[in-house]
Amino acid sequence: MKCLYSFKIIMIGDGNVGKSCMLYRYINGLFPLKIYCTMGADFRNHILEVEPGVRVQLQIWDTTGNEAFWKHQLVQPHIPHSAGCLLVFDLGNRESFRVIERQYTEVCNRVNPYTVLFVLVGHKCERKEREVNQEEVEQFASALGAPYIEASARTGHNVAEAFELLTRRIYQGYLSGEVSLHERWGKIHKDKPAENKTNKNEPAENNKCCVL
Ligand SMILES: Nc1nc2c(ncn2[C@@H]2O[C@H](COP(=O)(O)OP(=O)(O)OP(=O)(O)O)[C@@H](O)[C@H]2O)c(=O)[nH]1
Repeated sequence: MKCLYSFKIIMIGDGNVGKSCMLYRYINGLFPLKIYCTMGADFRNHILEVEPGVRVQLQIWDTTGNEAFWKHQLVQPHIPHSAGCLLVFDLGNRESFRVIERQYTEVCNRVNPYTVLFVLVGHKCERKEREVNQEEVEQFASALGAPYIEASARTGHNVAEAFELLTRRIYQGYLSGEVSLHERWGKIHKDKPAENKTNKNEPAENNKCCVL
């Protein structure tokens, strides 16, 4: 079955919060034995069925949380065209929670004038030690208008759910008109010439696959 839509998703969060492990777990179904610090950004493709017969091609970008890379513009160029963003912090690291507030603002500025939908992820939730309490996370999530989910790449708890929640949000937002995607993303039209395009959500004919 062919994909009807393509969405770009980006993972943002401080260094060491576990973004790469989350992505690895989602794509491979395992916790990686060894993981290296992400240099700049890297992506993986994945296909998800959002409702019976409707498949979405996802391009998921894993970015480094390393401040130096942000400052040297190695992460920010990957943000535009993203329809969705997983904001990941480590429940056992207060500083990582503080960092996503700033990164959230940068993502919003970078995708402008397009819309990006967020899911907030409290990661490494299998550990007992916590530095961020439930109430403040929920307050933050509600201020962003984003769902909050706790996940663990180590156990696999809620990892697929986080990606799927975000993808379904984008899909529903796209259908309802809440989200306007960059013209290279969204519905994949095989038979409609670009000049007949009336909706800016719809991609041009020569951009119908996942390209940056
Ligand atoms: N306890 C626990 N540790 C985890 C989990 N996921 C990842 N880790 C550990 O957290 C560390 C950082 O994981 P990464 O996936 O490299 O983190 P990252 O956010 O991609 O880091 P950067 O590439 O520096 O941005 C590693 O030592 C992982 O083993 C988890 O669910 N639970």
